[in-house]
Amino acid sequence: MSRVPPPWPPVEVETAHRHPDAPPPGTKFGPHYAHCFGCGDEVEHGLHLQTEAGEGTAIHAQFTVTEAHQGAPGLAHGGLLACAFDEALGVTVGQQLRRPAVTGRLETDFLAPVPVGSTLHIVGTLDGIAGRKVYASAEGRLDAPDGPLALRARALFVIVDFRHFVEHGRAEDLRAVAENPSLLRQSRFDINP
Ligand SMILES: CCCCCCCC/C=C\CCCCCCCC(=O)SCCNC(=O)CCNC(=O)[C@H](O)C(C)(C)COP(=O)(O)OP(=O)(O)OC[C@H]1O[C@@H](n2cnc3c(N)ncnc32)[C@H](O)[C@@H]1OP(=O)(O)O
Repeated sequence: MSRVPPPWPPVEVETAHRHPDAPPPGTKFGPHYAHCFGCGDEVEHGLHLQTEAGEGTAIHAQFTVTEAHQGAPGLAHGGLLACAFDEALGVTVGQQLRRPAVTGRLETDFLAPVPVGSTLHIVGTLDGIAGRKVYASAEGRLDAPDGPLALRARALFVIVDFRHFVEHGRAEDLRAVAENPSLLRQSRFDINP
C-alpha cells in the first residue's frame, strides 16, 4: 500500500489567518467544557488534554496516556489517540479563528506505538480555509516536543452557527449548562444567544 498521502488541503484554499483577538503565544487555554472527554476536568478517565497558543496559527497540546486509555496491554488505544487529535485540532480552529466549528472529517496516521505512561506532544496548525471549510493538521511526538514522531492527523472542520449545539445537544445537558454556565469553562459559548 502506498504511504504517499493525497494532496493536502484537497481543495483550493485561502490562507487561514489567526483572528486579531486570538490569544498570544504561550496562553494556556484550560478546558472548554467540564464534561468534554478530550479536555474536561470533571471526566475522571478523560484525556485531560492541555493546550496552549503557539506562534502563527499553531496550538501546542499534551496528554499523558494512562491505564484507562489502553487498547493492547500497555499501549494506547488508537481511537483515543485520534480523539486527542480531534480535540487539539478543534482547539486550533476554535481559538485561532475564534469561530465555532465541528469536525467533518479526521484522518490519522499511526506511525509508532504509544505506551502507557508516555506523554504525547501535539502541534496543530491551520492549513487553509475555503468558505465554511477549515483544513488543519497536526503531528504528535513521544515524550518531548522533539521526540520521535508517533502520529500525524489531518482534519476538515466546518464552521457552524452556535445554534448547531443548541439544536442537537441533549436537553438535560443543555439545561445543566444553562443552570451552571461555569461548566463551559471558557465563557465564549453562549447556549442561549
Ligand atoms: C466567538 C467564538 C469563539 C470560539 C472560541 C472557541 C473556544 C473553544 C475552543 C475549542 C473547543 C472545540 C474543541 C472541540 C474538539 C472536538 C471537535 C468535535 O469532536 S465536533 C463533534 C464531531 N463532529 C460532528 O458532530 C459533526 C457532525 N456533522 C455535522 O453536523 C454536519 O455534517 C456538518 C456541520 C459538519 C456539515 O453539515 P452542513 O449541513 O452544515 O454543511 P454541508 O454542506 O454538509 O458541509 C459543508 C461543506 O463541508 C463539506 N464536508 C462536510 N463533511 C465532509 C466530509 N466528511 N468530507 C469532505 N467534505 C465534507 C461539504 O461537502 C460542504 O462542502 P461545500 O461547501 O459544498 O464545498
